This record gives sequence, C-alpha cells and structure tokens, in this order.
Amino acid sequence: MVGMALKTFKNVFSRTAPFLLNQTTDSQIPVGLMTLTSRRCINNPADVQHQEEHPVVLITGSQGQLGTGLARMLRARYGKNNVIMSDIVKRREPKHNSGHYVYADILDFNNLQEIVVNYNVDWIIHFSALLSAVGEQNVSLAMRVNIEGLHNMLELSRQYGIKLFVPSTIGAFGPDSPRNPTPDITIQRPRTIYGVSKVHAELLGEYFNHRFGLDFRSLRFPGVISYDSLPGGGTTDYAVAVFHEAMRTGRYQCYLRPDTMLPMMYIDDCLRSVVEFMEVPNQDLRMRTYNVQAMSFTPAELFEEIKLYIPKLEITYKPDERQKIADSWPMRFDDSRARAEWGWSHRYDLKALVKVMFEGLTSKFQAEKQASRASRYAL
Ligand SMILES: NC(=O)c1ccc[n+]([C@@H]2O[C@H](COP(=O)([O-])OP(=O)(O)OC[C@H]3O[C@@H](n4cnc5c(N)ncnc54)[C@H](O)[C@@H]3O)[C@@H](O)[C@H]2O)c1
Ligand SMILES: C[C@@H](O)[C@H](N)C(=O)O
Repeated sequence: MVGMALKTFKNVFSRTAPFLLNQTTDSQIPVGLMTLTSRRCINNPADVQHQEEHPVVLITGSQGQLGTGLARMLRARYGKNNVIMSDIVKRREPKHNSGHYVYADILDFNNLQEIVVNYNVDWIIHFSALLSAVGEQNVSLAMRVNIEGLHNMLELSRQYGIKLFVPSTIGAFGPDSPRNPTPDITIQRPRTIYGVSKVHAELLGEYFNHRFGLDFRSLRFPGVISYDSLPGGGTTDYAVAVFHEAMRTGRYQCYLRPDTMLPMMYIDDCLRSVVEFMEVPNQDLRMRTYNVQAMSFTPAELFEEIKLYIPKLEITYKPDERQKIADSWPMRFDDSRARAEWGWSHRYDLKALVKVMFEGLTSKFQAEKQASRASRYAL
C-alpha cells in the first residue's frame, strides 16, 4: 500500500515539479522553484480557458511557413485557447483574430519550462529550425537551433510527460540512400547540416521513446508548397517562388536544373498529416518516424503545368549551390507504411496543386491591392 501510494505521489509530483525529481547534470535545468519565480511573466496565462477534453498544444517556430496554418487548423479542431503559438519574431496575423502568442526561444530552457507549466501544455509541435539552404550559410547557428534546440524539446517533453512532434524531411537522406523510391528504413548519410540535424532528431527521439517511454513522433516531409506563407530558405523553395514571380512578372529564373525531380506536397496535406498522425493512439504506431509523400515533379514539369495558366511564362535556368543539395535528396518517397499503418493519403496531385495555388494567390493579390488602395484614400 505504502509503495503504491508513494508511486502515485511520484507520478503526480513528476508531472507538476519534475525537475526536482530528475537527476540531471544539464546546467540549463533549474535546481529549484526559485528559478521559476525570477523569470519574466508570459502574457496572461491566467486568461487561459482550455477546453479540457482537448490537448493544449504549443507550437514552436509558429511564424514560419507551416506554423500559422497548423495553428489555424488546430484551433478549429481543439479550440482557440488550446493552441499556444510561439516564436522569437513578432506575430504576422492581426492580434484580434488569433489566440495565445508568446515569445519562446527554443535555446532558453527556463523560458520553455515556464510556458509549459503556465499553460499546462500536453503536446509540443516543434517547428523551429533553420532549413537546408540557410543552414549551409550559417552552420554554427544551424547546429545551435536544430540540435541544441531539439535537445531542449526532448528533455522538456520527457520531464513533463508531453507528446512531442518533430518534423523530419527528405533532406534526412543523402547520396548513398536509394533515391527512387526512398523507403522509410535505409542508409541515411545526409551531406547538409540540416539533414544531419534531422537524422539526429529522428534517432534521439526514437531513443527517448524506447528508453523513457516518451511519445515522440516524426514525419519526413517533402518540399511544402503554400500561397499564404513563404518558405524559410530551403532547397525546394523554387516551387513556391515560381508562382509569385509568374503572376507578378511573367518570368522566373530557376536555381535548379529542369530535370531535378523532388518529392513535394501541398501545405493542406502536410498539416493534415500532422493532425492525423498525432491523433493515432500511441500503442497503434509501429514506428516513430514515417515518410509521407504526395507527388514528385521536376521544375520543367511544374512550369509546363503553370503555363496552362500563364502561357507566356518565360523560364530561364541558373543552377546554384542548391543543385548539389537537391541531387543528393530522394526523387520519390516510398510512404507505403504510413498509408498502411495509420491511413495516410494525400489529396493534392500536381494539377490540383497548381489550381489551388493560382486561386489562392489571385485572391491574395486582389486583397493586397484593395488594402493598398484603401490606405491611399485614407491619407
Ligand atoms: N517547409 C518545408 O518545405 C519543410 C519540409 C520538410 C520539413 N520541414 C520542417 O518543418 C518545420 C517547419 O518548417 P517551416 O518551413 O515552417 O520553417 P521556417 O523556416 O519557415 O520557420 C522556422 C521558424 O523557426 C523560428 N526560429 C528560428 N530560430 C528560433 C529559435 N531560436 N527559437 C524559436 N524559434 C526559432 C523562425 O523565427 C521561424 O519562424 C522545420 O522543422 C522544417 O525542418 C519543412
Ligand atoms: C525539404 C525541406 O526540408 C525544406 N523545404 C528544404 O528545402 O530545406
């Protein structure tokens, strides 16, 4: 009886003040409650009215290409107050039509603890990262954000019993991997710091799962294409940039060769995959990391499809350092295990992607024009 009571106490206690129980040598982890009282205050945690039946989700790096859309999707599903967006930059969307937004530097463990405790976070969607092209420009920063930041997320999630999602990428494979198709489990020897940091995340996450029981989940995404948010400096960005340039100027200079085939996905499919994957019961997952794929195309194939909308589109090619990265990545993903084991299926193929991009950008540009006309009249 006493043993059981102690165990129950320990379980409850380890969720409320886990850093007092865990033996750790990590200097970033506070040694007592004093550290919490000295931290700066986050915005109105007292206002939080969670819908108890739904998880409270913290999104890191939420101002990037994927974060804003995911927050919208999760708020519609779990309630506005159950989703805490965070980043180190100011929010893009107007304050009045969004929910909680807090400053969170993923390199500041104490700040993360404060947020997790004050908002009673159940899930973390860890989006903060430096992408492939930007990472190669600043390897030290990429190592800090993508590797040290990931360590903080794992430790935080372990200590507070949080379900953790960390996206991986086609960039987690390298020239030694089979490229067409690339299966879930194969050789992974990437040649970018981005790819190395993602393999590191996959392996550490899986280790924390089998060693500590952490509910770690990861999906390897292809290049993600969206019209209402811009990509943050990856090798696949051309497939977004061409739509903007085609509609604004009728011209585009591509930094990849016309025959460079890469896996791609429309953002709605990508974000839906996160939600569906996170909702799979833990015991039903056979792996912690899965490939997900929608389509594969070359720049030449994409531009042909775009020319159905803009026949006079002028394309030139000037491959740069990103070509080498793309040449080492998968051409096609084998995502048969995600389809068979938890029901993944994409909805957008190349034709549907190009259609939705043109429709979305047309409305976006019209709205921008109207807003700028209105502000001119207001002066
Ligand atoms: N977009 C894609 O095509 C794609 C494909 C595969 C995987 N992914 C992965 O999905 C995740 C989200 O990608 P994205 O395209 O939205 O990235 P992004 O570059 O658009 O956004 C990343 C965000 O991280 C934030 N950030 C940087 N340093 C930070 C720090 N120290 N603390 C907190 N936040 C910090 C940035 O401010 C930015 O808002 C990344 O992990 C990325 O590797 C993206
Ligand atoms: C593929 C993906 O991880 C990202 N869009 C990049 O190119 O870096």
